[in-house]
Amino acid sequence: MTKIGLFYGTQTGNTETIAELIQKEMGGDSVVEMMDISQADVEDFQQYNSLIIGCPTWNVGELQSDWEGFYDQLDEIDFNGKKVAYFGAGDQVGYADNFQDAMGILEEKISALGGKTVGFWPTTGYDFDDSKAVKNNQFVGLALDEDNQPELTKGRIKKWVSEIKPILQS
Ligand SMILES: Cc1cc2nc3c(=O)[nH]c(=O)nc-3n(C[C@H](O)[C@H](O)[C@H](O)COP(=O)(O)O)c2cc1C
Repeated sequence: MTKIGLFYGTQTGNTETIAELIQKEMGGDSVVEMMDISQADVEDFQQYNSLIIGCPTWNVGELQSDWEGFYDQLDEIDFNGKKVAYFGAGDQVGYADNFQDAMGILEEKISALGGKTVGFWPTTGYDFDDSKAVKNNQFVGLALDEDNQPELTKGRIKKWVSEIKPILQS
């Protein structure tokens, strides 16, 4: 069974809580190893063929600061042959023009470096105006909104994990 690396960044804790829920739903720490991006280095990424990447959007359309700090180091990672699933935390009401932008920024970069995106997610059930995380009318990963729709988070994670788990483990 392929071990999966989950790399996340967080400012106020939401993305870490979400990461823990995803890890649990995936089957625990024997299946998914979790790492805060502020503590990670390039070698940490190299050991996994399957990755889950989590980032909240901050400062109106920008990466969370630890991801911002790691962004240039992504260039040193060979993502060819790696499957990558993304999730993000955002606020579709307060930042309707930049909802989940960070997830889109990371997906674009990592795809350009050879990563294969898995786990697209429908935009139905959300109300926002613009997002860098939408491609072909779908989110490039799981969009979560702890500010406005916290009650939907657990169900969304359950459904998304049921879709990505067999792909990331194959
Ligand atoms: C100053 C500020 C700027 C934000 N900018 C955005 C944004 O541009 N887009 C978005 O979707 N959410 C934005 N958010 C919402 C956060 O992404 C959201 O609260 C998220 O759950 C925080 O995750 P964290 O606790 O893991 O840091 C912003 C929040 C604050 C306070």
